[in-house]
Amino acid sequence: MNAAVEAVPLTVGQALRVSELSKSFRDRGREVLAVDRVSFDVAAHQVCILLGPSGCGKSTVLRMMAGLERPSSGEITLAGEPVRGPHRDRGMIFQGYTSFPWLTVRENVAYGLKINGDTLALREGTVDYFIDRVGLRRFADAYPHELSGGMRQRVALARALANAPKVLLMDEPFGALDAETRWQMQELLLDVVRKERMTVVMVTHDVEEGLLLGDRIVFMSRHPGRVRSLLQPPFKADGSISTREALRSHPQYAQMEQQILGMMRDEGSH
Ligand SMILES: Nc1ncnc2c1ncn2[C@@H]1O[C@H](COP(=O)(O)OP(=O)(O)OP(=O)(O)O)[C@@H](O)[C@H]1O
Repeated sequence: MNAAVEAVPLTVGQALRVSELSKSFRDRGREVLAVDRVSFDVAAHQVCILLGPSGCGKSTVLRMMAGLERPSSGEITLAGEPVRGPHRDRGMIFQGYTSFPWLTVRENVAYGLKINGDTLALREGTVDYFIDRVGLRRFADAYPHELSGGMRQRVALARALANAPKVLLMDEPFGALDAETRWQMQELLLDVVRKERMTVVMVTHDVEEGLLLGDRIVFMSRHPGRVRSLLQPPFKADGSISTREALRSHPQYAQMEQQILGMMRDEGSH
């Protein structure tokens, strides 16, 4: 059996559990089943990638995890508690830039802490720590319109991290960036999740991004959206991979990329 497609039981603490999750939408009077009995676990301190062709339901699953969309059936639990709506224990980062334009970088990063009255974190310098962490120290007093797209996504990352979420939910966070900025952001995220021991669920349709960042990949097929395959890429666990060059020269990279591209191709053909 190919080790890459074997479903590996989780041994680390579970952060999130998605059980028999389904979602249908009403579209022009018709009921459309977008997500069909999807189940998977996300281990604590790991990055889980939702990968698959356009329309397979990745964003819908993530939005249900965020509590922005209610499941038609099935359940999501976070640390054993059912998810019933949005909560600061789940930080969300989207593709579009979501900073407040009238606030500086520092004020944007501090926003959630202020709203939640988290004076301890504000006093302890959490805001400056995460601004530093994403490499924006020199821009702490700048406004979003003075920043590039990559820098604005750094602000979004710092703001989400400052709220100390149990899990970070990211929907194509680097999809709007040029290739070079995208690689820089992927490498930054890899470093941050390792050192801050974050639990992340990230939607992407970029295979290389999934392989660089993922401890686990949930590959979804479409119409209706189902889990087609659970993969466990070895690259991140290896610990020596922190750049895309290192990823691409890993002996198992080409084989695993081809396997996933093959699944993408099949999905596109029906
Ligand atoms: N609010 C909605 N109303 C009706 N149909 C919807 C709604 N949201 C999603 N869908 C449908 O559900 C299916 C899954 O959509 P979803 O956006 O989750 O897929 P995706 O895998 O994230 O796609 P992409 O990679 O293109 O963003 C699609 O067929 C989509 O048209």
